[in-house]
Amino acid sequence: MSYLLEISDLNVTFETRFRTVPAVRNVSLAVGQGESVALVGASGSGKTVLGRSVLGLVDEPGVVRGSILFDGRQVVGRTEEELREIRGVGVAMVFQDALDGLNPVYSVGSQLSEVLTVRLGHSRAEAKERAIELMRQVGIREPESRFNNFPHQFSGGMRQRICIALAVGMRPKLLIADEPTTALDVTVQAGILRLIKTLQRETGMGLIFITHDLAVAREVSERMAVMYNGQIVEEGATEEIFSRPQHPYTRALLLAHPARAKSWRDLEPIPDEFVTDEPSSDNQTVSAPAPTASIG
Ligand SMILES: Nc1ncnc2c1ncn2[C@@H]1O[C@H](COP(=O)(O)OP(=O)(O)OP(=O)(O)O)[C@@H](O)[C@H]1O
Repeated sequence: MSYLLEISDLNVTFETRFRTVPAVRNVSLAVGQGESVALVGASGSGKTVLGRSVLGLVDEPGVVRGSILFDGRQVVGRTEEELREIRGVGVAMVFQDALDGLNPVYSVGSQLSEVLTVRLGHSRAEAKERAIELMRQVGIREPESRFNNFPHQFSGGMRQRICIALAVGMRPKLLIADEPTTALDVTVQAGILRLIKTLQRETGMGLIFITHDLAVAREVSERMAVMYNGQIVEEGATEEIFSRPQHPYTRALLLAHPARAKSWRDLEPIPDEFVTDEPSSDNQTVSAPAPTASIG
């Protein structure tokens, strides 16, 4: 069987003056057409770096070794120009923070239209029509009248919807969503998850959904890969992992998961050996990504 995405023996290492961080270690993962895979794990386990590797977006001083085949084309070791060409084949990414990715000085409609004219070669009139349709598709009411609004005139949840519209508007074969709902409140979160699933069903795109939240993973994925300390320690059908977790870290994660416990007294702390000693401030060394980047 040929996969849409085939990652084999991937290693990503950050070598700084003070230390070497092996962020992704010997990871192999395959995603089929139209399949949804959740990548779960604690903060610092390497989920984001793995997702960014697929788009050739690993920040300096990261070194990527191994193989990432997207639609049969090798991503690792490509120049920026070659990457742009590979990106044309169709991977889009939605990031956690929608604010940075939308340009504050352009209206939302013009940013959506720009993507459609530049990437898909639509005429201006076609792009406007399709941009309005996309805004409606992601649940923005009266999109015609909101077309000329600027990002600051939308709520956080709406901005994230617009980022999803930007990504999906490029008609990607694969969408990588990196904690797209973490910054949003719970009710908005549910709407965005439903939206991503609906768009996935409608467009038939593959989905990698990065999350530290097991309930979210269960909601969106058919298959789940659990990352711990840069490695995938368990992978399989989501329901199978929920009912029969094999790896001790997965079991610890599930036991610590509030939805499983009848009361807070049932919650088990994650054992010390599974708590990474990475200071969370390390993650701040990652330069803030644009909310949508694309191979597409
Ligand atoms: N540019 C960088 N320079 C140095 N180290 C980095 C860089 N980017 C990521 N790392 C390190 O790589 C490791 C994996 O980080 P990553 O952001 O992928 O984790 P994560 O599982 O996505 O965590 P979170 O859920 O908090 O986003 C961490 O130890 C992080 O500090």
